[in-house]
Amino acid sequence: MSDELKKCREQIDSIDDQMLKLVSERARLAHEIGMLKNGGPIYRPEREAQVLRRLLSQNDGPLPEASVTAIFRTVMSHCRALEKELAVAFLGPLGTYSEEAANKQFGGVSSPVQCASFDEVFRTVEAGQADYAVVPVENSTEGAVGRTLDLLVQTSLKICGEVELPVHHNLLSKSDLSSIRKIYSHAQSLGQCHEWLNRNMSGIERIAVASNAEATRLAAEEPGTAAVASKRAGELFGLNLLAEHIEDDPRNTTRFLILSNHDVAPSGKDKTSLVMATRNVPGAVVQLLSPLAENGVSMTKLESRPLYTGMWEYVFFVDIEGHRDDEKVAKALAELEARAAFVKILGSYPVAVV
Ligand SMILES: O=C(O)C(=O)C[C@]1(C(=O)O)C=C[C@@H](O)C=C1
Repeated sequence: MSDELKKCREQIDSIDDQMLKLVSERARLAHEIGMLKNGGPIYRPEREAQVLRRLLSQNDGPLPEASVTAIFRTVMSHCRALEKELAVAFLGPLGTYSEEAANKQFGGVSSPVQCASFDEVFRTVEAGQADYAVVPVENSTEGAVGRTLDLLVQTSLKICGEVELPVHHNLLSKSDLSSIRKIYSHAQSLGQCHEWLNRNMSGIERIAVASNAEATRLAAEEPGTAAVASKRAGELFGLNLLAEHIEDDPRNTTRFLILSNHDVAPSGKDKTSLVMATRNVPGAVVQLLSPLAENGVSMTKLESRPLYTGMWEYVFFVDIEGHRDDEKVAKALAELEARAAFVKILGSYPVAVV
């Protein structure tokens, strides 16, 4: 070993000693805070977002932003676990992008609750069998996840966070590329790789299944089939990587929501989501939304979704900047509630951190 290398390693050892002392001290403080919470929610997404934003504003490298947030999310996850281990429900089995999103947001999930459908994810948390739900709500290529929107209308749960996950798809199989006859994946993922599949796997049957991880399980069992899924799913089921990064848009990103039974305090950079319906009269939507502009509240999303109750009737999903406790947001929401046939505030929560 060269002298230079030895010296660097000694320095790392000394830094690690200091880091351990500091992390332990931090964990003691988090535990003390836990006692002060007196039975209130342990997980405080607004505080975690503030911690991460503050650190990012000081980060001069060499670690990229995503590494800094991953490290500190893991630290907070372990500090939180001293207070309570959170049970987090998501669409299973292990290896889905939902699992990846849950791990990202919570810095690792020690008590995962794998569900068979989005309906079951909602029901599990509504019934108190898990503390938090993680569900996809929109994708940058494929748009809204309809079933999640429908479930949001009915649920008693509140949105308490959002997480954005860059999604990179892969073609995975135990067979050779030339022998593939069928490709399994979730319908959304097949859509996100549509052009690549047309170009490279034309004429090969595509079959939509409940999740990407389920697709991987099927591909592992059936020779001559492949799955479109994450690398982690492929590893879990022992598949080989036939092609990577097959998504049509390299920026392909899915936005997930975190849902629970509790509200979240303002973090300083928040979003509020609501769903509403108007009376069926001319100009109703414009009129309904005007309190937002009048109170200087920016709308970041407007999405319509058909109502099952009638033909050509819609509900509108709206995201606005700010927390429902902010003065101008509160005023705009009060005016909007007075005009709409139906309004449900789905939650105020911190804007996603890298
Ligand atoms: O500040 C708190 O409320 C804490 O419990 C501490 C802490 C942290 O480790 O920083 C842990 C859990 C919460 O979700 C937020 C932050």
